[in-house]
Amino acid sequence: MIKISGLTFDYPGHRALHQVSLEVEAGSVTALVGSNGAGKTTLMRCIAGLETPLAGSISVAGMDVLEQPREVHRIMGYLSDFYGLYQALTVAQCFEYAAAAQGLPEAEIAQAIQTTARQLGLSDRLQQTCDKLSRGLRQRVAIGQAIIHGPKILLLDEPASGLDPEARASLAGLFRQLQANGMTLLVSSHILAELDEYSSHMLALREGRVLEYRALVHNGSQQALGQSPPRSLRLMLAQPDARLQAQLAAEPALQVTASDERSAEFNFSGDEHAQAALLARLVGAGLPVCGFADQKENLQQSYLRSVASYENGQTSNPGKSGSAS
Ligand SMILES: Nc1ncnc2c1ncn2[C@@H]1O[C@H](COP(=O)(O)OP(=O)(O)OP(=O)(O)O)[C@@H](O)[C@H]1O
Repeated sequence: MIKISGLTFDYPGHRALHQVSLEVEAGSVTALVGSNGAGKTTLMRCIAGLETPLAGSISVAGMDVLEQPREVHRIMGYLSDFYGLYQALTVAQCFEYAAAAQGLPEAEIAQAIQTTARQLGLSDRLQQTCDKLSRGLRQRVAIGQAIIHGPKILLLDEPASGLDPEARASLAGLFRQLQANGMTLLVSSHILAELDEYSSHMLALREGRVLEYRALVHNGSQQALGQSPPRSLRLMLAQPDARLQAQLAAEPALQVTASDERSAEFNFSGDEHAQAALLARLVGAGLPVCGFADQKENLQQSYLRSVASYENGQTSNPGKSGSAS
């Protein structure tokens, strides 16, 4: 859906993006993460066709963003990190203006306003002017403006900033719903726990380079694109048992990462059937197993691990479709 090739972007005297190449799959939700100044906003602005790169190209749904910006904008919604709202307009007027500006047929605008207001919990605010809204409500209006034309691709730069916990939770629900309807989302945030709730992929940037782009597999493990890493498991016993470590040491497909007499964490390279057989052997050996489950690595852990491996000079770079370089 989004194809970026060799993207290099310079601000005067500063290179913000270095040779970024990336393919984002249709229907994915990509969490765009990275420290302050990593290049997240710059990358989004380039994808939205708002900046002209020094080198490289970006296509969205097969269209070059610089050659066909209007066509791209018809199918794209973009919420900038700093946005403005017309203070004197009501929420309904803001939505109407955004819908008309995006070329929505006039006959569809009233319905689109109602639908968008409902999605964002703004139905009872439609007649209120923006200067009377709290920061969080203004944020919701801005998100509404970005989605009112039903885009195929949505770029959101820090969309949850200023939202209360309830609004953040409903935003996560909205993103899941938009994805279920086939929308492709790219969302930046520094609150990784929040992104974790709805993201299918993680794109980590550092100093203008892609640190890592990976699919997040939410059934208990995360999988680097093009690789099949061992699953990380945790075993708990009902009471301490001195035989545990010897029993695990006898298993060739696992590598213990932490253990004591009552619990162990290990990487296991077998599939689910091999995992079931392993559990049967441990129980069969008389160990009082009371817990045996995948350890889910969350987005925060995954990101910090990417950063640590980068700093150790071992950048992970899968480099193919659904991949990055
Ligand atoms: N207008 C500008 N002129 C010069 N340098 C800029 C400009 N805008 C951004 N930069 C620099 O480009 C780099 C990338 O900035 P960018 O805003 O894309 O980072 P970011 O990852 O979005 O950061 P944050 O998390 O703080 O929002 C930073 O080093 C920043 O200082």
